[in-house]
Amino acid sequence: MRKPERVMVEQHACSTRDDPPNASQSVMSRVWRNLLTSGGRTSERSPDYLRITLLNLIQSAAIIVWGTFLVLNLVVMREGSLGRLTIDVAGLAVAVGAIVALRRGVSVSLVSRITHVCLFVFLLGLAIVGANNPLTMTLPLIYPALAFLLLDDIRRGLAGTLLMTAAINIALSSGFGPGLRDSGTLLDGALTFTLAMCFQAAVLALYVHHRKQAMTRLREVSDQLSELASHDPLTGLYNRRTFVDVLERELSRHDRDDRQLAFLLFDIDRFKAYNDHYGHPQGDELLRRLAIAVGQVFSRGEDTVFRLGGEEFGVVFHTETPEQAAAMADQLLAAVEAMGEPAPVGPHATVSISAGLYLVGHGRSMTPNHVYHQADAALYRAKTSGRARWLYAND
Ligand SMILES: Nc1nc2c(ncn2[C@@H]2O[C@H](COP(=O)(O)OP(=O)(O)OP(=O)(O)O)[C@@H](O)[C@H]2O)c(=O)[nH]1
Repeated sequence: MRKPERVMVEQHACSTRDDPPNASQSVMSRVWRNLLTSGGRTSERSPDYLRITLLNLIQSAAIIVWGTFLVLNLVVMREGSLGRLTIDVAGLAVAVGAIVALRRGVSVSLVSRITHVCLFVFLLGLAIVGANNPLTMTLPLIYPALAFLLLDDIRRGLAGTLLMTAAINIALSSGFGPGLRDSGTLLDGALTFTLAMCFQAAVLALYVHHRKQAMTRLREVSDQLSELASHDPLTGLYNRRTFVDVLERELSRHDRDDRQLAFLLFDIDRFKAYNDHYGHPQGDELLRRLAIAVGQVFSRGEDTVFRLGGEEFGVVFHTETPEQAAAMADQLLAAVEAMGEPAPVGPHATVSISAGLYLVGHGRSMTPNHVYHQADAALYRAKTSGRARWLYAND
């Protein structure tokens, strides 16, 4: 139901400048949409859309409130003091000015701040000139909500609110303005102050609660996103994107490290035949079990295991000597054999892997791409020379 309405708002936002108005739209609906979009200056996709819309609505309400005050005081009751009338007119002018400024493209933050400060001054002025009738006295109650919306900043909104209620109540209780010296006024002031403070405390408590919830949820979603971006969902291993980052980082600091940096690239032999024989879900299960077996062989903190795609895996690891790196490759092949997974075809009884081992030499700058391709060429030779083995990569 909402979607067509949104489309209309956007269409109108675009059409306000160039196209003739659509005759089928009622005048009121055109005025309304025009107001929400600041005369086509903002669309729903704009990040400021919500604040601009709120500001426009609040200022429209302010025009009605200040206008009503003005008419009541000037025409109906005929008792408005000069100070009171000045505040009404100024309030009206600021509200109109804010809407015009937004339509002219003035930044929403600037308009928010100016109207916020003006509201503070006007409310203080109302307390001082003694216009603290019941309607005026309710304004501090809605003030915190306005402050939060206008400023888009809880701390400044709250500080402003506290400052304002304190200033108004000092003005009231000191009997600073005319008509403020009777006990009824003081009682009204104290009541307003108490209610305003309770309201602010409730708003703040709600805000803190929701903000905490939102932050927790945000952290969870962000953790999930980074997990998805860096890991393979089937095996839980790091993915190809992370592989490039990790290898790049290791290559960049390799020369400052006496140890041997090694990259082992391997894949399952005749995996297509395995899938065809046992089915794809069983193939997935084999990939998961293989990932666990690899993790058990390369289990030191600095060893990083990746699923690079399909049935292709890689390990970036450090050893003290080249011989130790070779021993690790031997161990991996033995661990896969020990899984005892029956091979459906080929000369071997159990599923095997083939691998290429690249040892990164010191004193040479190298790219991850180079390392990968050298290991891949060795893997290819291992495949063509009978599988179930690993070979060194040439440099
Ligand atoms: N079950 C499963 N199979 C996959 C997945 N990703 C790739 N494969 C399969 O892995 C197989 C790889 O086949 P090939 O590239 O021909 O390699 P191979 O059959 O292992 O042959 P060699 O590597 O030469 O020993 C294809 O049949 C793919 O469908 C996966 O996530 N799950």
